[in-house]
Amino acid sequence: MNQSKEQRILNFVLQNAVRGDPCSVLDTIDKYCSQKEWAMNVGNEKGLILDKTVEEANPSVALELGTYCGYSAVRIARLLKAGAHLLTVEFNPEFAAIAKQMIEFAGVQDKVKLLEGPSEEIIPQLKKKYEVDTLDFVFLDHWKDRYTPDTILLQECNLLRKGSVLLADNVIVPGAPEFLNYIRNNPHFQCTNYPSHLEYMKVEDAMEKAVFLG
Ligand SMILES: CNc1ncnc2c1ncn2[C@@H]1O[C@H](/C=C/CNC(=O)c2cc(-c3ccc(F)cc3)cc(O)c2O)[C@@H](O)[C@H]1O
Ligand SMILES: [Mg+2]
Repeated sequence: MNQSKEQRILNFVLQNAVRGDPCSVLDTIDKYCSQKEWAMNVGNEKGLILDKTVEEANPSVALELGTYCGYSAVRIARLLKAGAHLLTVEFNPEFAAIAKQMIEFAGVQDKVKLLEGPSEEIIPQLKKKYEVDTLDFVFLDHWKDRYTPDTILLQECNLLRKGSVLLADNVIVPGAPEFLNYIRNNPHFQCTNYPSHLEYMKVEDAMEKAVFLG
């Protein structure tokens, strides 16, 4: 059975990156996906916006929706302070297995908990089963039509506190129009748009930051 693209990306990392070095893993994925096979990692340009947003939020507890191959999980985890952790949610078992190996190779496994399953099932379990009080930072990068329902679900589950930071990828391409409409017209969120480009392409994209006002 021939390999998946995601397996090829992981193999390229295992053979070319430096074990235990998150930056080397990120650079190696970016090299492969810009030169050999495009893949939907947040990439290095939008990755810098993600970095700055995470550093500014300096989260103790972070959540990511849509792990995929683990690129942004490694990107976020490498910036977390001692004792802080990232919960990342992925419902495709093949992608979850790839991401788990990617996270371990990068050496950030002690800061990352990969939760396998659909976000709509996992979010309501975060408080009781995963001992979360509130979330300091949330990165939305899963199916674009799920950004709004999951943002509503986070609020219904009392997982946001005054100052919680949401960052959404791809609000231009593929686009999340109803999320932008929802979040920008919601008085409980302060929104900022960050124009950028689609990963590995000269196509315009953007990220949207939304700070919960309580
Ligand atoms: C709905 N609940 C869910 N719960 C848990 N995991 C979920 C999930 N939905 C999706 N996922 C997972 O997230 C990932 C999905 C991400 C969806 N992302 C995109 O479609 C996307 C797509 C593009 C893209 C842009 C241009 C283009 F021509 C083609 C693709 C670029 C991106 O940066 C993207 O993020 C997968 O790993 C999937 O299994
Ligand atoms: Mg994306």
